[in-house]
Amino acid sequence: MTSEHVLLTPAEMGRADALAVASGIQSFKLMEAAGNAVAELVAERYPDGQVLILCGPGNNGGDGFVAAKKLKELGREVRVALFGDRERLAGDAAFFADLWNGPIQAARPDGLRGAKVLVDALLGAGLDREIEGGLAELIEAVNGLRVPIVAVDVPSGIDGTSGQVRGVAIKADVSVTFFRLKPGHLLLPGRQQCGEVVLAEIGIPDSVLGDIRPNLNRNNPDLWQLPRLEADGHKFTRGHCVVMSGGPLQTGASRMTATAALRTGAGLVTLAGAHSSLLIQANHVTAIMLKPVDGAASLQLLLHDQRINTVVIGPAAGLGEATKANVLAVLASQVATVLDADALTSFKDSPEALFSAIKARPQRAVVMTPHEGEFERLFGKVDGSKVDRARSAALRSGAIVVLKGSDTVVAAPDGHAVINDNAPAILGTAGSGDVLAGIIAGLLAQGMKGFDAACAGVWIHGETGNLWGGPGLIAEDLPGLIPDVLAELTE
Ligand SMILES: NC(=O)C1=CN([C@@H]2O[C@H](COP(=O)(O)OP(=O)(O)OC[C@H]3O[C@@H](n4cnc5c(N)ncnc54)[C@H](OP(=O)(O)O)[C@@H]3O)[C@@H](O)[C@H]2O)[C@@H](O)CC1
Ligand SMILES: [K+]
Repeated sequence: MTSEHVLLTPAEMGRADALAVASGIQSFKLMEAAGNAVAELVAERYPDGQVLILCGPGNNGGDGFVAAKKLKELGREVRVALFGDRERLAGDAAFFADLWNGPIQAARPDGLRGAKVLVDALLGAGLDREIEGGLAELIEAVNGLRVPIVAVDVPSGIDGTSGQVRGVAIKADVSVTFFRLKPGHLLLPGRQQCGEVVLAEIGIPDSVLGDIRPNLNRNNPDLWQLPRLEADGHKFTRGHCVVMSGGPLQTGASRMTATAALRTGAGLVTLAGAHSSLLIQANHVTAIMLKPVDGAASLQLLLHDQRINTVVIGPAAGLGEATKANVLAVLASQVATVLDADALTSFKDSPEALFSAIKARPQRAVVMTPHEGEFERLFGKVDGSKVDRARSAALRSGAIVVLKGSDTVVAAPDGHAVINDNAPAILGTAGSGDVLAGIIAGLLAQGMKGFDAACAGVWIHGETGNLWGGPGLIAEDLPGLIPDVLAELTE
């Protein structure tokens, strides 16, 4: 596995920097490479007119001074404005400020006019509190200009760990970051503030990652391998997935789940539920089988069939005791399980009962797929970034947690996590989550491990939305797009 999709928190990036320096690389060389990368991007993308570089009091500002020098050498008209005292600059930032042989203005809202492009080198990884006062006014004035903005590392005001806006933040067109992306480039709202994110190499060797041992990645097909179709395989070797049906007037959600599981490659898919529900399902499905199940005891009996290896429960399953009993019946067996929607909310008053049932069989994969509302009902208010919250939920529950959104995070109890950023906004449509649950289940049925199936499922789901492309998408369209995505991935 390559390490190019690794994400480093600002704290881990600080370690990468320190390890590189400890290995003999001079720190000012890193800053020089960082600033030069910014200058080169500005020169290439915005070749004309005056460049205004706003420098802050730390090393982010130091990168700005390097960029200023380089752009001037390239023949550009450059203006530098500093927020903070020149005398308080220290270390490499002070060194490069000394090498800047032009004037340094005070960075003020009324001194911004005249530039054709603006470089935001105010704050980067060192942001550690809300932005207020004069700096907040400056950032608001910058955002009010109609001038392209290139952010150094992250847009000032964006927390590189959480992607949160700390009071106020620059809205950039391009952000140039160094060595590896940071979570804040992908988590919302940070991702929207960054514009395009460009990664620059600055001379930190990949070997430092061996010491840092990061466990967060940007979701990508390099991270997992889809199940292969074996020549001697048959439907049972590709798994049998059972999807619990909703009531007679709520059958659609589970049907989309079941269709998605089948399209993803599960060998057999069965919708199980009350006879009255299955009569409705029977009007709609052909390749999907139907199996009457009348309560938790009869579900448990069904699961004695050893060929059934995966169950999805939750999509329009109904809230309350019946769903709780069904979930516990499933978790009492060995099958891989996807818990979605009502299966999660039904445990809002007794989450520990759910978590101990999951933890009772740690070898079997359980994936839960809450959106923010379902997450909060089950886990309460959890502090920290979206990655922190998904991780702590995974640890507490023993499940792989897929915390959904435009920046879906998948986390495992051991702390491994990914941030997914391929999902277009059109995927936020009724029933989309039911399809996701089915894709993940289809992968589990074929023997993928829980974390991999969840990551791959989230990716495939995002790509179906991208394949659709424009407006008008409804969730029923998604399962039919899965084969094309799978074909692309297995090319
Ligand atoms: N690591 C690497 O490998 C490399 C890192 N590089 C670069 O270094 C950057 C990180 O530099 P950094 O650590 O000096 O932090 P930085 O973002 O400049 O800010 C620190 C200053 O901001 C201030 N301050 C903080 N919050 C504030 C607030 N809300 N409102 C107001 N002020 C606030 C704080 O001031 P104080 O707390 O003292 O008042 C402190 O002085 C990184 O983003 C990248 O660009 C590259 O050169 C390549 C190699
Ligand atoms: K910045």
